[in-house]
Amino acid sequence: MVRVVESNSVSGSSDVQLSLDSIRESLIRQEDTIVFSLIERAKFPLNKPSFEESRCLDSGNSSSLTEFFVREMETIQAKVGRYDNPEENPFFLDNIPHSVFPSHKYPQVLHPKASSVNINKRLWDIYFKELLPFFVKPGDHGNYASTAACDLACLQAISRRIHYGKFVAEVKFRDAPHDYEPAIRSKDTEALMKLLTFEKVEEMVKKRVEKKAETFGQEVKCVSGDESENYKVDPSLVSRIYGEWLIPLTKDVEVEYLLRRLD
Ligand SMILES: O=C(O)C(=O)C[C@]1(C(=O)O)C=C[C@@H](O)C=C1
Repeated sequence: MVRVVESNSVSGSSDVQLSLDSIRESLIRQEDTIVFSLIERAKFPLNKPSFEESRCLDSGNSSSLTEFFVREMETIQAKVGRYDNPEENPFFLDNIPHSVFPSHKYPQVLHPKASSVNINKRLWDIYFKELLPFFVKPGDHGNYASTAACDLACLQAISRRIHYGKFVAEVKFRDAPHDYEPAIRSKDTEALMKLLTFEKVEEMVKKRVEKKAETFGQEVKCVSGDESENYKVDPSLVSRIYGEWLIPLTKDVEVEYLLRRLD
């Protein structure tokens, strides 16, 4: 029998079961979206001018094509309520309009200060300067519109994952307030980092995303014979993307959130 697993999200349903297990299940499901988005982006070379050069024909606009595209997409997505969802955080805060439709009532799970935790500016810089050149081929083939669409998919999937750190931190705080409160009061970020770290879980995440990259990125053949493996993105790079950027950024969000948790 086939079991279809619903995409899960802790704040999407009205019946919120906040537990570390349910949050981790959501992070596991998000891995699929992230790995697919990286595979999609890797179809294209770096295409640096799309995000580095200001080539807008509108003289009053100095954005790169990618920045222009992300700003415009965020505006339309805000109008249909994307950023009413506490799981979503915009990259460009200055131009976020209100939803023009009745908004969904998301359960208040997080501390009200949660909305002030947004590290997307940092993510933007890391993504274009370090992460992208790490997993895509160098080169410029000029198809910037399709490249920008793939970059938006990667950025949004990664942003959602790292800002999920707010939910992870909330559940960890609720499970052990007496452990966390002294470190929060003394703003001891090192102690907070230690409390929230589970090295074995991190190792498992890195192994699992490598396996997912192998599975989702393999060439699917109908005829057996040529068994050589040719992956769309090197699976070990996906594991390193998690180890070097995604997990550390998630932990930074957890710390940022916890520091505001008693305000
Ligand atoms: O699962 C957790 O406890 C998390 O905080 C998430 C996460 C991760 O980013 O995957 C981050 C820190 C922990 O050390 C383990 C895993």
